[in-house]
Amino acid sequence: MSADLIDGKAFAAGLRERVGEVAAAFAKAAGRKAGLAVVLVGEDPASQVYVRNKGRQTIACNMESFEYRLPAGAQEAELLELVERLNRDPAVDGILVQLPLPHHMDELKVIAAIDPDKDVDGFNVVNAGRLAVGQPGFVPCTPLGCMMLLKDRLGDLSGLDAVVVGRSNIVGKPMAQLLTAASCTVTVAHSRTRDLPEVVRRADIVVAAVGRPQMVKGDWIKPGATVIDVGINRVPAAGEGKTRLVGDVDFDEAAKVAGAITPVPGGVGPMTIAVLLRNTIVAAHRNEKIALEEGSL
Ligand SMILES: NC(=O)C1=CN([C@@H]2O[C@H](COP(=O)(O)OP(=O)(O)OC[C@H]3O[C@@H](n4cnc5c(N)ncnc54)[C@H](OP(=O)(O)O)[C@@H]3O)[C@@H](O)[C@H]2O)C=CC1
Ligand SMILES: Nc1nc(=O)c2c([nH]1)NC[C@@H]1CN(c3ccc(C(=O)N[C@@H](CCC(=O)O)C(=O)O)cc3)C=[N+]21
Repeated sequence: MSADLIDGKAFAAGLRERVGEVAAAFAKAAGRKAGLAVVLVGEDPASQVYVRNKGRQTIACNMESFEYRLPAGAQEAELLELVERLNRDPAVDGILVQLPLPHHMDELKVIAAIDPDKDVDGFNVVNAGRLAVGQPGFVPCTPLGCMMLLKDRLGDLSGLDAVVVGRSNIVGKPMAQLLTAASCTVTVAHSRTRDLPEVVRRADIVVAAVGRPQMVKGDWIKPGATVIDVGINRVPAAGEGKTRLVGDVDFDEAAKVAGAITPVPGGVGPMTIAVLLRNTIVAAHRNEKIALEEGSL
């Protein structure tokens, strides 16, 4: 391996530390803690672990965690009612409805029901629109976390060639918008892209958000490029019933060529939760009309 490792886990820990300090000051000034509500529908084991982690980290950052669980068979109307109640609750600054939802629910409709000023995931169309036109709003946590890692590593990104593989509303698209806003020359690749290896070879910055284990190979990477691997794929591992996590990038190959690369686990994943907490404390300051010192996060 010749690439530098981009330690998302360590960066996320630092960010949580800063969020925790800001949240403690907020609690004093506002006379209450900032609050994050997380809604989980169904019993998916991975989502349960993930929601539990979020709750723990929220409390560790001096904020209040509210967890709501609905059975997999719950009606969409019941979920919409809960979201409305959380919209009105002054103790709740941020609302996250864990995705994916059961198939009988319309995700877009549920996300649209969240008050845009409590939408700390940044998935609501109002926030997507704000990002598209460059107005302040909430930016989806995963792409914002990737940007923090990139800026920390590279400083000014202007003029760099960036390739984003994947065009989902929650990762690929907002990622491309953030890179465009940072003055990169951005290419968005997807399942219909012709000669993906050749497209990726042009990139100074590669962001892989595909959901295909180890798809991006070492010989797709321009020597010295910065590689951000968003993929979280659980694959079978040696040993009966064992599994492990791998990214969308073939790490061992890519690390021989890249200048820097994020690992999976320990890269983008921990950043996502840390940014969620960051967005929540930002939301709390806006809701209480308390100024948040520039640069404190
Ligand atoms: N680290 C974190 O915090 C997070 C990680 N993730 C992970 O990131 C990955 C992507 O997530 P998400 O964006 O939600 O996924 P989606 O399934 O919504 O989108 C996947 C994208 O990849 C494209 N794609 C699929 N196959 C190929 C291919 N063979 N070649 C090129 N492009 C392809 C699709 O193209 P098309 O549009 O043409 O279908 C689509 O745009 C997953 O592994 C997910 O688990 C997601 C969220 C947070
Ligand atoms: N409304 C909503 N918002 C989300 O942000 C959201 C969601 N729904 N649904 C699921 C995806 C996925 N996602 C991850 C976040 C952190 C890790 C993470 O912390 N990963 C650790 C490893 C965790 C493990 O070991 O399983 C790591 O990469 O080091 C992973 C995945 C957020 N998502």
